[in-house]
Formats: sequence, structure tokens, C-alpha cells
Amino acid sequence: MTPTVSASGLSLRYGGTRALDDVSLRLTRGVTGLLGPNGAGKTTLLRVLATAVPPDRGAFTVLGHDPATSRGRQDVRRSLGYLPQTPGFHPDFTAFEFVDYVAILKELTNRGARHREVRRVLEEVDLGDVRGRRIKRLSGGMRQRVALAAALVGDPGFLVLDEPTVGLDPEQRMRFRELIAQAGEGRTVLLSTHQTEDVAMLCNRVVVLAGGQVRFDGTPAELTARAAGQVWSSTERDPGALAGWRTGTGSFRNLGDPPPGADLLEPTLEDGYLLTLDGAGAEVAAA
Ligand SMILES: Nc1ncnc2c1ncn2[C@@H]1O[C@H](COP(=O)(O)OP(=O)(O)OP(=O)(O)O)[C@@H](O)[C@H]1O
Repeated sequence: MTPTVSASGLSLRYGGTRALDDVSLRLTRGVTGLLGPNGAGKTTLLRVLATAVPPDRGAFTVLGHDPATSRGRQDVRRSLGYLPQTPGFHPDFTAFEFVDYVAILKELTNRGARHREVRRVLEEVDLGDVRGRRIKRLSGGMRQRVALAAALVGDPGFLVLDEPTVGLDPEQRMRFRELIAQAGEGRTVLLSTHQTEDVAMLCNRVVVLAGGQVRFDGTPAELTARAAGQVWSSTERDPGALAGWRTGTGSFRNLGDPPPGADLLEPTLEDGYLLTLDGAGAEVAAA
């Protein structure tokens, strides 16, 4: 598939911290998950791709637009929807007022057309009925949907979502996943998350970032397959395991190099992710 977003050699330092270190990737349509431990550089990568901060080195294009020029940057911004980690709501705004405000910032100057677009995106995230309600009176899940509606204004071809399911209960998270999947039809979506379940259920592609570097880039099935033959069950915690924990059944689930004759278990995407982090020198227990 033709890449819609291409990045090569992106690097960015904050003082002595290498937040991004030579990151190259190509995104295509559909939902790509961006996994990584705290401080891996996920938000920094999203901010760079959203043109909120320029990289020190490297280049990228979004839907054929090159943000290195001011014209190209404007074109990237016009094709972009960005849901930041902290959306910066004004709690006294209604859902409609907030999304309308974002639509004004996105240069939708014709009032009638803009209001139609605001109603359209609020319907799309199932908030048509509460559009007149103040944001401070909405649940956490509804607020996140307001933020998603704001990101969808203008039907952007590239949607960047920074940990949108944090703090949502399982039902709200499921609802939000449905909306992300819907948004990924015909669009390029880059979804930063700590939830391996989000990736397993939603994404056709996953990138693992650790220490500012890409440690894995492939399909969820390929990430899961990395843990094949490295997950096993035992009655006691295996001291040779990288990580091990007692499960609800009372037996231990161990990760690492199994002893001969171990009772191997089917790996999950989370197992593949944790083993990838371990290979990257990250602390598995901290993931
Ligand atoms: N504005 C900043 N000034 C200085 N250092 C920063 C700044 N923003 C990020 N960093 C550092 O850059 C590194 C990457 O941070 P970033 O927020 O991109 O990681 P992350 O993967 O999004 O983490 P989290 O999952 O905790 O949100 C971290 O070491 C962080 O402390």
C-alpha cells in the first residue's frame, strides 16, 4: 500500500534527553498503534508529525505535503486532526461551543457551513443529543468523544490520537475503540497508547518505541509471534524467568527463556511487547 505518512531519520533532543533518535517509519491507511513505556518518545513523535514542534534532524511528509516549507506546513495542518494528551477544554464551554471554537481555528470561516460541520462531527461521535451541555457536566468518556469530534472537524486524512483511552472505564473504552475503528476507515490514524489490548483489537499495524528509537514495526500478529515459545506455565514462579506472575488459576505465567520440557502457553500481544522492551534494555516490570 502507498504510504500516506513517511518519516526518515527524525531526531529531537530536549537538553540532554534524546526524545527521538533517528526514527523512520511509513504509515498507510488504517489504524497504527504506537506502543512504548513512559518517556519512550511517543508524544514527542506525535507532536513532530502534527507540526507542533520541528525535529532537530530528519524529514517527513504527510499526504504528500512537506512541512519544511511554510506552505507545506499549512497544508499538513489542514490535513491533520490531533487529539492531544490533555485536550485543554474550557469547562464552561458546551460541547458545541468547544468544537465550534476548534473549527474556527481550523479556518472554517463560513458560519453556516461550520455549524453544519460541528453538528456532523458531534453526531459522528454520538454526542448529538448533548451538544448543548457544558463540558464540565459530561462524563470522562463523553469529554474524550468531544475531543475526538474536534479532531475530526474538516474530515482530516491523518488523525493523530495521543493516549485517548486513558482513564476510561472498560465500557467507555470499548465505545471509543469503535469510534477509532470507524475513523480509521479510509484514513491514516496513529494511535499512541499504553493499552496493548487497544492495539490487539484495533490496529492493523504496530510500532514500538523505546528510548526514542523504533524497536518494532509490523503487524500485531508479528509482535505476538515474537513471544512464541517464550511463555510458559509453572506451579511456582520460575527463577529463570524475566517476569512471572500468579494468574487467577493459581499457576504462574512466566516470560523469558523456558526450561526444557516447560508447559508452553499461547503468547499474547502484550507478551511480544514486553519481550521487545526487554531486548531494548527497558525494564520489563516497568512496562
Ligand atoms: N518539553 C520537554 N522538555 C524537556 N524534556 C522533555 C519535554 N517533553 C518530553 N521530554 C522528555 O523527552 C522524553 C520523551 O518524552 P515523551 O513525552 O515524548 O514520551 P512518551 O512516550 O509520550 O511518555 P508517556 O507515555 O509518559 O506520555 C522523556 O524523557 C521526557 O522526559
